[in-house]
Amino acid sequence: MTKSILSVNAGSSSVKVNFYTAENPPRPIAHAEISGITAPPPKLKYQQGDKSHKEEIKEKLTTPQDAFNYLLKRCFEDPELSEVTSADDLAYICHRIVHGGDYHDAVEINDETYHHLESFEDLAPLHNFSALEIVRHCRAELPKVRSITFFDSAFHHTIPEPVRTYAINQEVAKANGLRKYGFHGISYSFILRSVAQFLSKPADKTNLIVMHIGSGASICAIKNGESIDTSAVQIAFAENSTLQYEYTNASIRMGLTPLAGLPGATRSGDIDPSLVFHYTNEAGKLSPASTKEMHISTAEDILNKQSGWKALTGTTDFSEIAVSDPPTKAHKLAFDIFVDRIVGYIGNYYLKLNGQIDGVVFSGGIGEKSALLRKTLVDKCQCLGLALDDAANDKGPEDGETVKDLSKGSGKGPRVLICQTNEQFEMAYHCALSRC
Ligand SMILES: Nc1ncnc2c1ncn2[C@@H]1O[C@H](COP(=O)(O)OP(=O)(O)O)[C@@H](O)[C@H]1O
Ligand SMILES: CC(=O)OP(=O)(O)O
Ligand SMILES: [Mg+2]
Repeated sequence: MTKSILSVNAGSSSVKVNFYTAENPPRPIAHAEISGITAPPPKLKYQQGDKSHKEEIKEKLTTPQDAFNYLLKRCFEDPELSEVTSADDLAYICHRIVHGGDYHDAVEINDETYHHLESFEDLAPLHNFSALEIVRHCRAELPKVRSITFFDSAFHHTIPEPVRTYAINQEVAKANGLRKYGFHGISYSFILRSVAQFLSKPADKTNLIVMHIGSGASICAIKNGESIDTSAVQIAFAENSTLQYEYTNASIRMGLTPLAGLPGATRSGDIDPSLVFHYTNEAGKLSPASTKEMHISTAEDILNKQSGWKALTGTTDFSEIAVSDPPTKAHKLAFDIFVDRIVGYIGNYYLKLNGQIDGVVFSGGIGEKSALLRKTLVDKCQCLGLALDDAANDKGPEDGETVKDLSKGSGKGPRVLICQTNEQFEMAYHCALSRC
């Protein structure tokens, strides 16, 4: 029997796993995901062939690692999922790692690559640590299966120097890897391929403004198939950072979190960098949320985990915020903040792309599901020639409809599109392309 590829996507509020046949191109076998990890109770969605099933989970799953273990056990034990009953049925495990430092391509995990990734895992506190916990688990429990890591940041290696460089001392910047990196690149790669195909254009001649808006949100300007700018930023990657501070015998690196750009479920997005020192004079201290393995400053904890929708409204679930009749003023404010920030980036990227765009694309949990957010944004961008077919927008995409056109009329002007992104497929696709 053909072996399988398991793709794992540990996001900030969800863990998604997909099984595919290890052949080129890979064929889907099953999909399982747990969402709402930050807004309990967690919810399971399970899909296999025509069967789809949703349930609330009773067990306490508070971390992506818990969710991964639960999903793997559940899939291996499902008598109807005969293709994958144990690790023996797996050829590869593809892991989404948000921050890949200077890696431009996927890498196979061995002692060297694993330790290299481990050296900067506490620099993306909501992501790299959890993803590497899952890699660690796989190395220990499924040692015969080859693990391949794919990086969000890799897609953005084309960002030009003036865009990725901060106006700070360049010796310090270079020594500490202080530059713009960028996220959601696996998703942007899937979206570019899918949208170019949908528009019948070669990917390397396609210009897009793409929003990946989920629990973490970013926006990307794609010119001739390459990322030329993105809002979500990991500012640093430093193995031997000179910016080390000693606190109660623990050393941490400062200011190294994926915060910039759009706000998210628990993240602040763009702020004046000095704000946090006015917020608390404890900002530079080690946060009580730190563990032996992961060190996080109070500043990082506040801006990564205690901000965003949660701080403004008490919920991390944007479906409670994006409603026509918001329950509180705070919900309305959170919605308006999000709209304001996204519109600012669309205007910025429209100029950077010289007004030559094939389309504006909505993706990610919020982008794919919130008709209200799409309508509000497109209405605000009418001056760029965007126009929405309200009925198509309200209906949204069908299951399995990768790209849906929401544009009004078939005429000129940029298309307004939804792309149901699939980071798990993108990883399996590239894994199979180069290895099967
Ligand atoms: N109908 C909806 N309207 C608005 N937001 C939604 C809707 N359904 C889900 N969401 C939001 O999508 C987000 C999850 O996005 P997703 O991209 O799947 O997750 P992650 O960021 O963990 O990868 C959550 O904030 C959730 O509230
Ligand atoms: C980078 C990031 O925020 O990822 P996610 O949206 O999957 O949490
Ligand atoms: Mg995600």
